Amino acid sequence: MKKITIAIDGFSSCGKSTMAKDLAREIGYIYIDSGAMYRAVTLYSIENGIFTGNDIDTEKLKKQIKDIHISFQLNPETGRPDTYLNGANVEKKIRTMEVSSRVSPIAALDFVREAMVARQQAMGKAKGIVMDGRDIGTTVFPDAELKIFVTASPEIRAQRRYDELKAKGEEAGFDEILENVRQRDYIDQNREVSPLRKADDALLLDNSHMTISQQKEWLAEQFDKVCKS
Ligand SMILES: Nc1ncnc2c1ncn2[C@@H]1O[C@H](COP(=O)(O)OP(=O)(O)OP(=O)(O)O)[C@@H](O)[C@H]1O
Ligand SMILES: Nc1ccn([C@@H]2O[C@H](COP(=O)(O)O)[C@@H](O)[C@H]2O)c(=O)n1
Repeated sequence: MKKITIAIDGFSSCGKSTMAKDLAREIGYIYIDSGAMYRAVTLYSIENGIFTGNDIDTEKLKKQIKDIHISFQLNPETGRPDTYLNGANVEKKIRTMEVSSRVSPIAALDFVREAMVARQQAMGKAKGIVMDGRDIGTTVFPDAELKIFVTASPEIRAQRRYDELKAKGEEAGFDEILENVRQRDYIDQNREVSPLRKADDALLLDNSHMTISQQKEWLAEQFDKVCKS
């Protein structure tokens, strides 16, 4: 069967990667979490003195962006790809609240987006890819055959993230997570370059009151429809 490109965008913590990775596994496609790439650049920036408080040394980051190598390798235990930054597995480190609270300003920088989008487009050149993020259907793969835009209320998204962090034994309060979700939504929607928007031809999914298996089933149906058309 001819392979297609699937773009899943939407607000933070709404379940994009949960849906995307399950579909990719079932249909034998590559799965790429584009947010992990922006998180890896943020971790690099934290670890290499690019932040002074909340200020970003953009000139320093611009010079070093070509030295930031990001790759993915399937983790057989979780069934999802782990993120590698310059050869080191940083999957845990990029999911901390510290990275979450600093990632959106880094992702708003034009030269960072340019570098990441070029890498994402190269990964999807042969199609057969499910990529999730904020600008996949609008900028990275505007010709994707299937585009989904996912949303859920901020409170529900924060609760999901809180439950996830708690299950991992990580300290974070519900209010702090809710504030982070709201802040990232705001920055992502209002930045100048590739702001978070639903592509005109994307299907909207509000999964506030859906279970993981219901949304998985819904996505599989959309994939079947596109493949049959
Ligand atoms: N329908 C659902 N009901 C309950 N929990 C869900 C649902 N969908 C996803 N989750 C849970 O919500 C959390 C966030 O999901 P996920 O990481 O897939 O979101 P995301 O949109 O990819 O987030 P981000 O963009 O911030 O990386 C996870 O713990 C996931 O298991
Ligand atoms: N295509 C994308 C993907 C992500 N971002 C930014 O990265 C942050 C972290 O992404 P998560 O998917 O892990 O939440 C996100 O808040 C965005 O600021 C992006 O700009 N474009």
